[in-house]
Amino acid sequence: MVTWGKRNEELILPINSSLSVTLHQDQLKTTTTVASSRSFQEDRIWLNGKEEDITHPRIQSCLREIRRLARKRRNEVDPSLDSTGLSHKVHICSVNNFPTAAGLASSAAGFACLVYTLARVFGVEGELSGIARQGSGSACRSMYGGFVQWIMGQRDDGKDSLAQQVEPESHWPELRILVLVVSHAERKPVGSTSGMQTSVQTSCLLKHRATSVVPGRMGEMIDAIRRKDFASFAELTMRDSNQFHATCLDTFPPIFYLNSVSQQIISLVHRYNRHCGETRVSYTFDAGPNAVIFSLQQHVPEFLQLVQHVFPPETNGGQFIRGLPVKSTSLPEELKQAIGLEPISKGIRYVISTKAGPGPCVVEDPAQHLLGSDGLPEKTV
Ligand SMILES: Nc1ncnc2c1ncn2[C@@H]1O[C@H](COP(=O)(O)OP(=O)(O)OP(=O)(O)O)[C@@H](O)[C@H]1O
Ligand SMILES: C[C@@](O)(CCOP(=O)(O)OP(=O)(O)O)CC(=O)O
Repeated sequence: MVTWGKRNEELILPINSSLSVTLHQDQLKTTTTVASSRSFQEDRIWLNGKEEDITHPRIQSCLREIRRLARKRRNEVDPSLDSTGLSHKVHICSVNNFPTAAGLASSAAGFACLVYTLARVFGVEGELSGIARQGSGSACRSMYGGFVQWIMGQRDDGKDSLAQQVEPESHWPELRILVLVVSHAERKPVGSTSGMQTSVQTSCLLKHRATSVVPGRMGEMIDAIRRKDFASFAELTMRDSNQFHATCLDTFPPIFYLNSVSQQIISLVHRYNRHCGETRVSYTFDAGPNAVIFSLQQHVPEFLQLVQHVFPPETNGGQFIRGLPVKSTSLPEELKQAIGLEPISKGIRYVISTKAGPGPCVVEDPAQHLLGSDGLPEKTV
């Protein structure tokens, strides 16, 4: 269930609650190393091998809030202690193993990982989703594994706008998630932050969605997840995604995140479900043309064969299906006929096959740490 629109830009307070599934880190992950030292002159950050501007207001919010909590904790334990190196500057190094700023929720993974890692370094424990939220709204949900809701809250200071786990990642083991990375999805034309600002200012459909549609659907969605009722979960997911993109079209000037490949994927899903006589597959699209498909394990092989029939993989495009292995199967001729979609070449670049996963965790192996003993990025980053 999508978050779109804020009631407070600085604190990142949304106009509706939302819900997401945290994807498994074996397939999609951010890795972040934070080092703190008396010898560092200033806070610094490297992202995907390149030094970025640490004065970015959202990074500053996260650093400030973690340091504030660390100070509070020190004052409660022993004000004379500075065991957590509170006055020290930090060096932060982070890499995403998937495209950044391409509508694959890199800001969610990135800020959740950053806040979790900073909290470990500064010895801060407890509820941290309120801090991750101030990095990027969607990041608060990624502080937990499995099925997570972001309760919008009512307070002006945002203290009740927090994430809460609905069910852990082990709850629905048969659920599979396929990320269909479409071919022309590089950096998106309108970022989520500015896109939702324009929508709040201009779309009356967005207002209706936030006040009259999402509150009821959140309850239904949580109920469907708890009962592992795939058909209900799938329909709510598709309806919510469609309504979000309808609010984008209702924004003035309109915002288009879906492209013709996204539309073909939508058709394919509906035609397949209709042919099967039951809902076996669903889609949702974030602020970009890539599709996130939900299905149950037993239906994935056939659906992916169908995807490859409609979107024949490029011969030199590398491995088409990545991530969790998928059994191969043959596609009945009758199914191809019934779907009736002409193959479109170069539509989908690759598919990441994954499932629900845990929230942030510590990388124990020092060989995987991203900063060297000199506090600078390792050459391999
Ligand atoms: N690993 C990271 N550590 C810290 N910040 C990150 C990290 N990865 C991404 N970000 C921040 O998030 C920004 C990208 O966010 P943006 O919302 O544009 O794209 P996205 O999150 O990939 O897409 P969406 O949220 O719409 O799914 C980056 O420019 C950077 O500021
Ligand atoms: C379409 C979305 O992915 C938008 C996410 O927006 P962000 O959380 O990235 O926006 P900011 O809070 O401004 O950083 C929907 C969702 O993840 O719920």
